[in-house]
Amino acid sequence: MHIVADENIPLIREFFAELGSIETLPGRDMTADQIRKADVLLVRSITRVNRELLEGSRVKFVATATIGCDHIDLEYLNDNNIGFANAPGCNANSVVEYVLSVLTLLSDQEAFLMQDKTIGIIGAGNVGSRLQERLSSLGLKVLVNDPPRARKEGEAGFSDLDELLAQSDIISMHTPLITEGDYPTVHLMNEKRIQSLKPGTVLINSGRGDTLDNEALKRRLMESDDIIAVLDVWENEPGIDHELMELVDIATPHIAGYSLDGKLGGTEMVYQAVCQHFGLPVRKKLGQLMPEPALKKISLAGHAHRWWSTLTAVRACYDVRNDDIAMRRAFGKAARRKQPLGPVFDELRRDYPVRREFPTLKIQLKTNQKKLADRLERFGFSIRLGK
Ligand SMILES: NC(=O)C1=CN([C@@H]2O[C@H](COP(=O)(O)OP(=O)(O)OC[C@H]3O[C@@H](n4cnc5c(N)ncnc54)[C@H](O)[C@@H]3O)[C@@H](O)[C@H]2O)C=CC1
Ligand SMILES: O=C(O)C(=O)[C@H](O)COP(=O)(O)O
Repeated sequence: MHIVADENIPLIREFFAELGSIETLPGRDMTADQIRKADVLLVRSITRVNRELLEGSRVKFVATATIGCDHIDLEYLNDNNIGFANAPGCNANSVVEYVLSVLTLLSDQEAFLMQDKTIGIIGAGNVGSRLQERLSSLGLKVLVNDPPRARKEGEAGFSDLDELLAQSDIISMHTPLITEGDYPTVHLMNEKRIQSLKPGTVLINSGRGDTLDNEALKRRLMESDDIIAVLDVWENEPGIDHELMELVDIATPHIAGYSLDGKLGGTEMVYQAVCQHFGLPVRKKLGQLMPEPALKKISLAGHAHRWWSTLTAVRACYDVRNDDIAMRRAFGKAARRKQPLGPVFDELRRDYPVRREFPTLKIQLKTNQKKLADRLERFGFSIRLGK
């Protein structure tokens, strides 16, 4: 079989070489001509997979190594008997860790205790519900809005969106982009809701850019710079609004899900889906291919201060400031040279440094540091108690 794949899917040859010939292409500009002879098409979130791309091809199976599927015309695939798979949950931990890195940074900068805060999570699927679990265990009050789940499971445990916005100090958005149906999410966070946020609210979007009205957020930040905005996803990626980027407190180029573990997990899931679709044995396992983390162990033995130790551990694994700085630098440089900004956004993503998830880092503590061990475990770290 002939497999055409986005060049940014890692380990593509390691997983797929046994199954057929592989051709890799830049995902942003894939054309119908380029994929005409493909049997299998493997994409990430930047390729629009629709009639225009697929008509006239012999593609029998499409898979996206991502959670989100808003770039795929599922109806067209279904109508044309083309199989499909995504990679649910593959990078959910990575997004949770992104939010944890943001919150530890802000609690340091703004001098607040996380456990004094109420967080409102919008969209409680793989990402939102893991975040809910992690933050509840850390002592935050967590409110959850998810009308599709509330309808299925009953209202108990879920909040109305506007009540959640009124009660939360921190809001974290994790819905897919949905344009139709009973619960569309396009501009779910609209002008009125953005204006209603109380001063000091932290607003994080690491779901999809179009779920938050970027123009309205820009207006609020320009009129009164009284909320803290954190954007990983933007309207019109990669051609995002540079002015908005300069107004938000933390800006990153859609990399919340970019841990190596999450990306490789996505590749493994689409490999398994292709094997299953074509009735082939699953011979490759991610465990065989996953590289060792560069930083395997740190010692915090002897550090009595729990807060400082937590900050150190989170930053050792993932410090969101690095992504924010890299994005501002790259955009600033391109703007000064009057170069287009879209390619800069894509380059930051293509050349993203290796980032490993919290459980890959072992933290050495002394046996009498049980409280710290407990706290770090709640963040997701592996702990070794000993001398
Ligand atoms: N920034 C990044 O790097 C990443 C972004 N994402 C985005 O995050 C989204 C969520 O990821 P998962 O939790 O894994 O997806 P999921 O499909 O497991 O969960 C989505 C949840 O959103 C809920 N939902 C749907 N419509 C809603 C509405 N109108 N209001 C409130 N909730 C609603 C669903 O009922 C579901 O529980 C993905 O669809 C993707 O677009 C995912 C991974 C990485
Ligand atoms: O999984 C998702 O959904 C995401 O948003 C991915 O992190 C997007 O990554 P790319 O496919 O754009 O590389």
